[in-house]
Amino acid sequence: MARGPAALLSRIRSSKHDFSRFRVFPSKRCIHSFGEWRNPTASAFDLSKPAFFTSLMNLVHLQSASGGPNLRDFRNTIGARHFSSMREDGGGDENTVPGLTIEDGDDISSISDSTMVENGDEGKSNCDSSMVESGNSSDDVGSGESLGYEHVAYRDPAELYRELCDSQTSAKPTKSDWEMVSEILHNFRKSGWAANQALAIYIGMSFFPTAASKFRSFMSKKCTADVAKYLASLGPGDAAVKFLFPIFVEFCLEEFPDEIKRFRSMIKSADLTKPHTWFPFARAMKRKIIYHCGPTNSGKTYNALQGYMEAKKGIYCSPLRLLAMEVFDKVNALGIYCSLHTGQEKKNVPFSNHTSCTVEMVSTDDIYDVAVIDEIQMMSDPCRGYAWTRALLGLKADEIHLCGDPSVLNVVRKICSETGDELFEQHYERFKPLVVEAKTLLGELQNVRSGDCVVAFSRREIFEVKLAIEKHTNHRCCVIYGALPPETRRQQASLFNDPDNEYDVLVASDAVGMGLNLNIRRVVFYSLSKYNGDKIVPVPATQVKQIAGRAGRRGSRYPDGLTTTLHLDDLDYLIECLKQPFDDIKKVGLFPFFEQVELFAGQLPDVTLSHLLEKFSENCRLDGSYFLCRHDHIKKVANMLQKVQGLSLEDRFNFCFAPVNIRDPKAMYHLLRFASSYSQNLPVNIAMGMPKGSARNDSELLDLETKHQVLSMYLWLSHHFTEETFPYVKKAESMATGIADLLGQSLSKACWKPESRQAGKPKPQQKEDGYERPRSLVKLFDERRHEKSPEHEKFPQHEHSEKVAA
Ligand SMILES: Nc1ncnc2c1ncn2[C@@H]1O[C@H](COP(=O)(O)OP(=O)(O)OP(=O)(O)O)[C@@H](O)[C@H]1O
Ligand SMILES: [Mg+2]
Repeated sequence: MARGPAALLSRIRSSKHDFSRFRVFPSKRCIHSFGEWRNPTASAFDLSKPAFFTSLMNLVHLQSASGGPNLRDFRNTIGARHFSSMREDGGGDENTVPGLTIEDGDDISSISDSTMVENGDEGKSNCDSSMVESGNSSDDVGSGESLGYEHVAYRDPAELYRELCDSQTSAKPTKSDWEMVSEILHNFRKSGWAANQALAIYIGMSFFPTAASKFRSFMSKKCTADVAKYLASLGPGDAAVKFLFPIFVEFCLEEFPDEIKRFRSMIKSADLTKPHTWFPFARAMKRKIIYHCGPTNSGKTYNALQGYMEAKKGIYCSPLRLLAMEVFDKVNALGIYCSLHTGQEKKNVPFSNHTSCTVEMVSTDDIYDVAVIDEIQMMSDPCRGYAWTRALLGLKADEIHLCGDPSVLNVVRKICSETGDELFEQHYERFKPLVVEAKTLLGELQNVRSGDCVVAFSRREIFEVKLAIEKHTNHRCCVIYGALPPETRRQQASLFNDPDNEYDVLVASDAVGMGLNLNIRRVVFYSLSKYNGDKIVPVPATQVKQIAGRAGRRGSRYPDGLTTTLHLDDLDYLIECLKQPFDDIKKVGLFPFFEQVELFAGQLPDVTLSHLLEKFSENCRLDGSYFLCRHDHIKKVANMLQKVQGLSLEDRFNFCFAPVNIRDPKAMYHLLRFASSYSQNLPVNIAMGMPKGSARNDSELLDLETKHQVLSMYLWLSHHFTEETFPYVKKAESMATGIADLLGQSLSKACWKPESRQAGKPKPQQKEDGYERPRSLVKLFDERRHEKSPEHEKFPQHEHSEKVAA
């Protein structure tokens, strides 16, 4: 895109901003100085942001030599426009820069001088008594002010500021006027509008109160009688704040050049705007995007894979390891050589031109003919969304097939218009409609039937259900949940799919919601509430749909899908979820690359990685279609690894992405150990024995799960660092396979009550000889919500549900 004042001016002219209400249109000269005044990067000229126009118009204002009698209206017009647009946005432009926490040495007390008004909050009437001309009556104006004070409204703020600076000899305000000015300055310091607008000149949110206090101090010494009188005539409202703002801008530019420079560099280095420009090679390509859009079980992935398999060189990006493995097997079985690439596993098939990978692992360096990005709606996932966004923006492929529900269709359209890619949409319907069974299971697990998949949202519930079904019926259950290795999940899935054995019921968590092709006749929701990491909440409708959609897959034994709930209480919520249209997602996830974090670290040397990420999220700039992905998990690992000396920032960053259950102290301990050995340049040992046999109770089962996760972490690290530092890959692989087998065996005979990984948490009610599911938490949630007391006091703390993760 063309740069420079002329180009910017033409962009402004063609922007959707309505200038017709303004007397002054920004001139080329103005634009030119704006470029110098602002950081002259592309991001500083973001026409979508109100702050851009406000700061630009302030400059127009500053530069208009003859303001004319309507200048005040002009100023107010700008103010009103932006004030209302900010209010519509919920109190501030979310795309502008959030506040910067004051660093040591920058706070009010450390930079205050003796004349500065301290404790600006309280000191409303704190004025320099020397400046008040006690003899002046309120009608008096300063010498030579025969025109009255109204002319102040039309003054050029830059000139006015200079005059205030040189105002030693000017007439001083009266006491009553000064009291009003003092109140206005107090309001100015508290004004969210002013703080937000100040970002346009790189006065950070947290520095703003300091700057405003200094400004107040300046005004207390320099304010002239006519300015005070004019401000008093405006009163303590928004108009006075808006009048003062351009003068404040002048003041800041002169007083705080270092702070402005520092904040500007910080913002520049935390700039996540225009992410499509991060991939210039992909932008140079003419890409064709095909969006396979439809509900579950409508043939999206099947159709996308046809194009992939026909291509000379193709890549399939999966949301799960399990699905990547499934495609790897399927494609190889059809005689097309295909490699597998997941965080934990690299199977390079000789002569293969096709790869099946997890979306996090996809390379944006290689060039492909056809790429498939499955479950594209995961772009909006709060934690993992960035991986899908990166794949869509960065893949160098002539043709990219996206498979997903319609929720991100509009965002994808917008992104394609930005990237210049050609978008084709193919809409699908479900092969057979999903039918809700209104009868439910009437609260009795004895009513399960062959081909049922009972869905529960915690490991504890899954084992309770399995135990109860196997105790009270003749059915045998397979189980699938997130903490199980993909190999074990697969083994359980094939056990369930095989009609020639006694395993005819599946008990699963939401880990079953994506990808697996299972012979499910009916999905039965054991409950419709889950622990979201903080409290028990109803399962979101999108997830309910995705899981229910597992019933009745085309080509399976049960092509007609049914769904219901265990309890009648939950049925309405199920129907409500299924009836709900797909969300229209407005924002998708982003996360900085290491290089971006490294650049930012240059601004804040000597802070911990966790602190650095926190600062990054406070200061980063994002365009309207993006959000910064949650990274609490990464920060938690970063905090733990802080005590490990000798890790470079990059190593630290990479260790933080290792797949670890942060709630499992044993797994965290092993990660710490791996990082410590690595930092000392020692070969990293597995240092963990192979279990003797399958689990005999739940704590042994938990131990097997943890052990497998530790091995999986070791393998992941070995692929992200060098094999010299993680030399026991073969051993880790064989141990992982052995443990996955033991887990499978353990699950087949599991008939014990589940234990909690986190001791001490209250457990759901249980009957001595069986199960008793808590009453419908959805209902309970609704009832309690109306009682308006804090949620955590109302609900029993369940164990977390398993994360659906690659
Ligand atoms: N044209 C077809 N011929 C034969 N089988 C098909 C065809 N289309 C889809 N299938 C089969 O139907 C099942 C569901 O298809 P697919 O996995 O593509 O659905 P989907 O829309 O991607 O579902 P989900 O959203 O759950 O991933 C699969 O087992 C697939 O092999
Ligand atoms: Mg699919």
